[in-house]
Amino acid sequence: MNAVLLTPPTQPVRATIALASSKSESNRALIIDALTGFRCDLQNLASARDTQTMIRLLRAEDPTADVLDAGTTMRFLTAYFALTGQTKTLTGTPRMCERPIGLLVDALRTLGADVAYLGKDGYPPIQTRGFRHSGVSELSIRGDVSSQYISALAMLAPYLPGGLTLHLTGALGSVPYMTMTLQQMATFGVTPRADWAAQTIHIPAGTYQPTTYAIESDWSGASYWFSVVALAANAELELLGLKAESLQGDSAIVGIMDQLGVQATYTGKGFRLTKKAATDHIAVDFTNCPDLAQTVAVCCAMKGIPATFTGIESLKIKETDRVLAIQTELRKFGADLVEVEPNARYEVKPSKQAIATELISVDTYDDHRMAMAFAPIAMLRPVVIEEPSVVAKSYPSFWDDFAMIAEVN
Ligand SMILES: O=C(O)C1=C[C@@H](OP(=O)(O)O)[C@@H](O)[C@H](O)C1
Ligand SMILES: C=C(OP(=O)(O)O)C(=O)O
Repeated sequence: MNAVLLTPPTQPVRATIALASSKSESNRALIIDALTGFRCDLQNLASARDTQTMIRLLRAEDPTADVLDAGTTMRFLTAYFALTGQTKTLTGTPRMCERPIGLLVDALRTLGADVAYLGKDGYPPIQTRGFRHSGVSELSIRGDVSSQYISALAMLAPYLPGGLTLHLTGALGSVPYMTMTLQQMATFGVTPRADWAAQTIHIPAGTYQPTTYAIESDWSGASYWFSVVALAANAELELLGLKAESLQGDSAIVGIMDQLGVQATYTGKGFRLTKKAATDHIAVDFTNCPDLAQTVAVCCAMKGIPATFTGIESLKIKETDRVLAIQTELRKFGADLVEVEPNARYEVKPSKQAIATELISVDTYDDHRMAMAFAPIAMLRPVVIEEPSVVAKSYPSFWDDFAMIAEVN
């Protein structure tokens, strides 16, 4: 399938969506499970390719681990193979080999891991070649590039003699992903202590206990359905498997979409989304929920609500340069994401065009979130999404679910 044509619904939008489960929670649980010798009972693991890749690579005998385009899989497995002393080559897609890993490798080397770069310094492919504890039990690492390095170190740290104290430097990003890690660790029997004001995390030495653990549905995946409700003339959706109190920072979509005209009500089984009045301008800081930026940018642009975005710098080192990708694709609709303060503040300029008649085709840049963020435009006008299979990274059944509310050809 090279492209899909999405056609607006002719009926009110009504559906119950069994959301994909969280790849972030799954990939953490899988690393912890591996450290117990695979003795946990993990329920509702994600069908996401990133998680299926993690499952396969944790048990594979192969000397090479190809993570494809999965960032958490690359970062978590690097720490896992390095600190458990395994010899493994870690590689991925060409884009993965442009996503930085130097801060994590530096930290692992400080702890005593032998890690070599096989290509460009600071980037995959890399090889882990053994571990002899250096005796270091306290280190500093920047917290403003990717929280995944810190989650990776934290999950392995209980197995270091003396544990580990991490001092995070710079302005912290993606903090909820770190707290998700620490809370999952606690569920499996090792409780870290974080002092966020001091930017310090202390992880005691210990061992994870085999535990039964059920993964929640994915709030990042849920965000596209919020956007559907915001953009549709008449919509009511039930999203299953979301908790009222989530570990996932992307549950912030509830508060953001409340301003964009979506009422989310907890049902006991998930959330019911209904329409309400929207505000006429929003300001969102995505520092703690970077994966929501594309959803919200497209929704504001197409709903005609100008928005101020901050905290989107980390988007440039994800599956693609997401800032550039959003700008390029929004411009096709007469909208834009304008950088008003270099690397700091952006404005979403909504489409001024009345619904243009020509059929617009959205490029997706090997990025699942580009495909899913632009799909809700189909609530307003027909739209073509190129390379729709990119959704498999986090939400393989996305198009089957979308077919319940619009025509997908
Ligand atoms: O730890 C995680 O599960 C993730 C952390 C975030 O990355 P950064 O910490 O690099 O922002 C997020 O964008 C990614 O989709 C998943
Ligand atoms: C950035 C993402 O994932 P990762 O960094 O794990 O590849 C994402 O899913 O949007």
